[in-house]
Amino acid sequence: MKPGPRILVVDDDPGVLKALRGLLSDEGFTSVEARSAAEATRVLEAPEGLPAMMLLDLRMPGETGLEFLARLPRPLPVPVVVLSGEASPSEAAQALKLGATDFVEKPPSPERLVTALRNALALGALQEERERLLDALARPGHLVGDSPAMGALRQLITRVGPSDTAVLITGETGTGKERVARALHLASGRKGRLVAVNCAAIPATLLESELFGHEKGAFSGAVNRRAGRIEQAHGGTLLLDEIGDMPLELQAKLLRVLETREVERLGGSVPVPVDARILAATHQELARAVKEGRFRQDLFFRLNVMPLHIPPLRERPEDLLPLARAFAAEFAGPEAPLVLAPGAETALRAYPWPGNVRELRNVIERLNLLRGGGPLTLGPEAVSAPQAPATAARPSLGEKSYREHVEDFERDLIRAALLEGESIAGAARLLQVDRGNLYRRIKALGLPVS
Ligand SMILES: Nc1ncnc2c1ncn2[C@@H]1O[C@H](COP(=O)(O)OP(=O)(O)OP(=O)(O)O)[C@@H](O)[C@H]1O
Repeated sequence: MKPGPRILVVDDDPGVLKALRGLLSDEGFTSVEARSAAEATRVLEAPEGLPAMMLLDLRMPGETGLEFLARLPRPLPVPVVVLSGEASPSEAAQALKLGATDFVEKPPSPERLVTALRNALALGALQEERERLLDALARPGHLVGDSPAMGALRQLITRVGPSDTAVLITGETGTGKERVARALHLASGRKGRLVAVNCAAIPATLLESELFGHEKGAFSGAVNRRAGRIEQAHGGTLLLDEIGDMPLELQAKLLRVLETREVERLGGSVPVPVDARILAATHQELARAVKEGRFRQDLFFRLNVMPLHIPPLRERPEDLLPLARAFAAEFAGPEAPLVLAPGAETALRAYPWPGNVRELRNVIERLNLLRGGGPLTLGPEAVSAPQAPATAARPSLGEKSYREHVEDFERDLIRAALLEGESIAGAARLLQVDRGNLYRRIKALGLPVS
């Protein structure tokens, strides 16, 4: 039989140790004993590794339980349940403040003790899970999520990562296209960098020299020669983000680079060979853009060798909680794991998440800012139905600042333009503004791009 969780019992009283030994073994736990804080320290530092948790007496000769608790590293290496002979509320409160999970009076009733131990163990497991998630999130390119779609995506990345094939990553805004690109780059094992170019964020007039580079004097302002982003990706990966927004004339030039594997700087005459893995990403339906003459069919075929679609978050509800927990771990740190209020999960599932994973991340970040010192509680009110566009009615004054009113108006205006213009480039034309500036406003206002 597998030995049960190992519990370190710290008490100077041999009678108590004996009684607890019997009780713990009846409940399927293994115990390891220490008669003083010094002995307990040796157990915690022993090569066998940490016990699953610690049951600590507060009143001991020499270093007391509270003093011992106070000098342990933070966060506590194991969950701690405190035992005390005389019930002392102030000591209990102090122990809890020092990070103990629970407080049980001596002599403990077996049920009360077992409940306290089981709760502490469950909390320990949660903390471990939190660390695992945080670790996963910190690893660039790692994809959090338990949905079948995420599983399939991870498999596909492992399979196509090491090849040189072009991959077209599609998905609504905020679904994780850039993160997937990073994962593909890491899986490729290519030594060079991942160079990302956002074709929607860079003004069309600058995009060409940004991508292809230029020789000194190629145009006014080209004071020095400069390698373009394509060249910078030599030996690595080039991610062409928002490729659907690339102007047609540049599409032709890009196609030539893909076919010849050479790039010619603006104003240059000698082609430079480049070995870069090409990834492209878009929230647009490129096949439709091809039909409408906005995107070259030959380039589409060239990029779409391996299509990789990331479904919107609303179609993979299994990912909601793992992602929310991972973001909570990222923003709130160890002291505030995510607590789900009643109805929260249903609300998360019912909400359409137009901004996808990015929006969920923003929700958790906002909750963390508002939580003060308390837990990070996610309630159903954190996600509300998308706001109806403002009507011409007089706005109610007083609740919002001038800036917030203006931003609300801007959001409605940009939403309407995106709807009618169908892309950032289209919306920028309608609003007669620069595409790059519009893109930056969209991001700053937290609007979905699709
Ligand atoms: N599966 C995931 N696991 C962990 N983090 C994720 C995951 N998917 C997305 N994210 C995070 O969500 C945010 C948005 O993702 P990303 O920027 O990759 O989306 P995108 O599809 O490229 O968006 P856009 O189309 O607007 O450029 C990022 O902070 C990213 O790290």
